[in-house]
Parts: sequence; C-alpha cells; structure tokens
Amino acid sequence: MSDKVIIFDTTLRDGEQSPGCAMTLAQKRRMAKSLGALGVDVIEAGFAAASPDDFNAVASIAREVKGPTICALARCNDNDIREAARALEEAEKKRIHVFIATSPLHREHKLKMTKEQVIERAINGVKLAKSFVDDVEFSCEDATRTEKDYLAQVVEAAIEAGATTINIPDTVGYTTPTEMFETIDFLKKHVGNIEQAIISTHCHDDLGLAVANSLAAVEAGARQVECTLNGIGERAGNCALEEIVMAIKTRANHYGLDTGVRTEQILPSSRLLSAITGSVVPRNKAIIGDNAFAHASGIHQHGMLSHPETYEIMRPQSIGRVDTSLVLGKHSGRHALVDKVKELGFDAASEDIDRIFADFKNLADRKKHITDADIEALVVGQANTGPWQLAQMQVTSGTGDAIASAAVFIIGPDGSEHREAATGDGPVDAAFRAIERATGMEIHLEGLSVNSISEGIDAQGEAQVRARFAGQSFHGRGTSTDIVAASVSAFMDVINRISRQMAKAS
Ligand SMILES: CC(=O)SCCNC(=O)CCNC(=O)[C@H](O)C(C)(C)COP(=O)(O)OP(=O)(O)OC[C@H]1O[C@@H](n2cnc3c(N)ncnc32)[C@H](O)[C@@H]1OP(=O)(O)O
Ligand SMILES: CC(C)C(=O)C(=O)O
Repeated sequence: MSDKVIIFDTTLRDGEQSPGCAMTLAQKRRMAKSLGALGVDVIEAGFAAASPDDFNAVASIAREVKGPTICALARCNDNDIREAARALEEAEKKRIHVFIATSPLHREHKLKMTKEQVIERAINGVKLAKSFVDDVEFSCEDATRTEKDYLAQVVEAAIEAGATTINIPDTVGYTTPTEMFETIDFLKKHVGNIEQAIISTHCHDDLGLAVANSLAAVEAGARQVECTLNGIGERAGNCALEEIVMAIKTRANHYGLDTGVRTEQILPSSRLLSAITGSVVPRNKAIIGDNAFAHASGIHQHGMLSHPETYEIMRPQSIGRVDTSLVLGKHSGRHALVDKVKELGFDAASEDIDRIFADFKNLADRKKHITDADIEALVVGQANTGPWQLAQMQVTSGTGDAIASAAVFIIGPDGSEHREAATGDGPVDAAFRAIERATGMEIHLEGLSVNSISEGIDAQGEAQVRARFAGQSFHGRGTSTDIVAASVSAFMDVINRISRQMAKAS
C-alpha cells in the first residue's frame, strides 16, 4: 500500500456549502490558484449543475489551474454528470465525483428508493461518468449510518462499474474513530475488488471528530482524505486540511505516511480564505489560530527560551508563520521579561531586573495587553509619553474622487511648534505623512492593524504599528474609539520610541 495520502481539497465545494462562505467566481479562481501552490492533489472545484456560476467556476479553474486534478461533483443523474464533464473539458487532469446516499434514513425518507434502486443508480452514474473520464470517484453519502453488508455491496458494484476512488463519508459527523477504523477494515475484508480502488474518507465535524475520524480511516488503509482549509463546510464543517496534513507530518513516526502539501503555504492560504469569506479563525484554532504558536505562561516561556521543543511540537515556520511569540502578561516570569528587555535593545545585565519585574507584575495585573512600549517605559523608568506631543489633528476623507487630507499640530521635544498638512490614500495615510513632515522623520511603515478591544458601538479600537527606522524595528500602540485617532496615536508612539532611543544613544 502506498505511503502517500492524497489530499483532496473540497474548500470550493463542501466548504462553500457553509452558511456565509459563498464565494464569487473571481474569488474561487484566486483560491484555487492558492490551493495549487499549496500542493493539494485534487481540487473539488464545485457542483457544475448547481448553477451557471458554479459551472463557470469549475470550467475556469479547469482551464487555468494546472498541477492538481480538478474534480466536479454530480448526483447520480444524467444531467449532473454531463454538466460536470462539460465543465471539466479543458482540465489537464480531471475527475468526476458521483454520489448517492446509501443509509436507510436517506434511502427511505429522502430518495424514496429501495436498496436495489440505489445500487442501480450508482452503477449507471459511475458508468456514465466513466464514459467521459478515466478518473471517477464514487461516494456513498451517509456511509457511516449504512448497514455494513449493504455498504460493501454498493462499493463492490461501483468499483465493478469503473470507480477508481471509493469515498466513505461521515456525512453527518456521527461516527467515532474506532467505528471509522472498523468500517474501512470491514470494506477491505469484504469487498472482493477493493484493491482496484483508492479508499477515501470525507468527515464532518459535528462532534468535533472529523480529523480524528479521518486519521482512523487512514490507519485502517484509506489513502485519500477529503478536507477543507480552516475546516469550513456544511454545519460544523469538514476535516480541516491544516490539521490532517500537520498531524500526518508531525507524527510521521507514528503513521509512516506523507502528503504532497507544501506546508509552509498553509498560513498564507488559510489567511486568503478568511479574507475572502470574512470568517475569522478563532485564536485557539489548531495550527492556524493566532495562539497556536503563542506562549503566555512563565514556565512555558522559560522552557521555550531553553529549547523550543519543550512546548512546541511543530516549528511555526513549517506552516508559514514567521516565528513563535512569547506574550508578556500576568502569567509571565522573569526569564521571558529579561528576554524582552534584551530584544528591545537594553543591556539586561546592567538593569535593575528585580525592580522592573515587580513593576511589570503590578502593571500586568491591571492591563490586559502589555506592549513593547510598556516594557520600554518600565525599563527607562518613565511614562510612555513624549518627547513629541500631538496637540491637534484634523482629517478629511470621503468616497469617489474625494482626496483624503490631514493637518497636524505637534509640539517638539524643545517646545517648538510644528504645523503640517498632507494628502494621502486615506485619512490614516495622510495623517502619517503630515506627522513625518512635522517631525522630520522618514518612517518605513511595515504594518498597521486595528482590532477592537471592547464590544459595542463605542468599542475601543487598538492600533498596532510596525515600522523601521535606521535599520531597526519599532512597534507602536494606540487606543481610541476613533480608529484614525488610534492609528495616529500608535504612529506617534513609534516616533517617540525612536526619539527616546536616539536621545539615549547620543
Ligand atoms: C452531502 C453533500 O454535501 S451532497 C452535495 C450537496 N450540495 C448541494 O446540494 C449544492 C448544490 N445543489 C443545488 O444547487 C440543488 O440542490 C440542485 C441544483 C443540485 C438540485 O436542485 P433541485 O432539482 O431543485 O432539487 P432539490 O435540491 O430540491 O432536491 C434534490 C433532488 O435530488 C435528488 N437526489 C439527491 N441526491 C441524489 C443523488 N445523489 N443522486 C440522484 N438524485 C439525488 C433528491 O431525491 C431530490 O430529487 P427530487 O427533486 O426528484 O425530489
Ligand atoms: C458528496 C459527499 C462526499 C459529501 O459531501 C458528504 O457526504 O458529506
């Protein structure tokens, strides 16, 4: 049996079936290219018969995305299969995926078909698909609630009719890892021609078991896993691509298997999907959540500083993240604090670490987010203000042809008054330019993010600015109920940190 697990991505088909995740044609094409770069083996591009837009999405992905096999889903009905074949015409490598439900519930209440009628529809569907393409996948929808003997009969008939991949979906996320293992094992033992097809699995996450069930199927001999980026999909979602891929990679010592995924592309692809669908990844989400490689407690931070493997089973770079983050807060200890003091450019050996640590603990008890500027203020023993003061600011912006502009009035370190104005791509850009003019500092902006730190229409926004000046990195933070004011305050924070550093060095 091969030791490669085929990664079948269904973000654009099952993923799009999650409420709120509908994508436009252009967004699907962009996502498909990203999936190609990620190195998935199969992209299920859509359900061609569902709508003209779905048809066009499958057709354009088939035309444009080279590398992965492009797949289209179809019911066991002539029109769906013909539409799938037509949409796939220009694909370099193509697959038609036909399915029909096999469980008693679906047969009796939904399809209103007998066992024999379902088998007949499955055979006819696979044969028709086979008349268009060599690569035919057949799925027994709701397989995990289907009588095992009957499931084996359907699978055998589908392979006999020409299916080259047999998918065993846990359509409603009902099964358990042990049951999934037993189901695949049963099929291997009771389907005479099973060796002629690749066994696949497609698990939903209704009980939070999609990845565990997929891994159990793989342990039993499945060599294709169907999954979606960020785990999006019907209801609670599908098996998350990033989780299954990293589980197989990280526990290669256990599974002895591999995928062809370029894992360092996981985070960029995941972020693209979030941006496109607008669905935010929870902070604690495995692999891709903001906290997945963040450490906040002192004992863990000390371990991480001593050896990253103490508390990390994967390196953040392996999924495309720049680095681990040690987040300073009320649970941090002295080791992490000293590390941060050094990172900020101070000579920790000559600082009064006992005093700084005591002040830090006091501050952390009162403040949720401790920033670099806070630590710097603790080290230099001064409040995090000045020497530049923003006395006044006015911005204008609008839509269409309106030009964003800003005027600032800034008091310099020696009490001098600086009034400047500038235009920009938006009010924030205009304000930053005006501040640069007023202070005479040219800042290379590397990033700006604004997050809400409280709830409601009067929520506080927290802006974080990352910038470079004279080859050094600086961070600034600002808060306000006005996001332009928060951004400007963060930029002023950067200006002041640079000035303080320059004053100290001179
Ligand atoms: C588990 C899964 O994720 S399966 C994929 C689910 N995805 C989707 O449904 C998204 C795309 N679907 C659609 O756009 C629409 O449902 C369409 C265009 C496919 C069909 O629309 P309609 O013809 O209006 O049918 P509707 O969706 O209301 O009902 C489904 C019909 O397909 C039949 N059907 C369902 N599954 C299958 C199947 N695998 N093979 C054959 N027939 C099937 C149902 O019995 C029902 O038939 P009926 O109209 O004769 O009663
Ligand atoms: C069509 C099949 C594979 C499916 O999406 C499911 O059963 O969940």
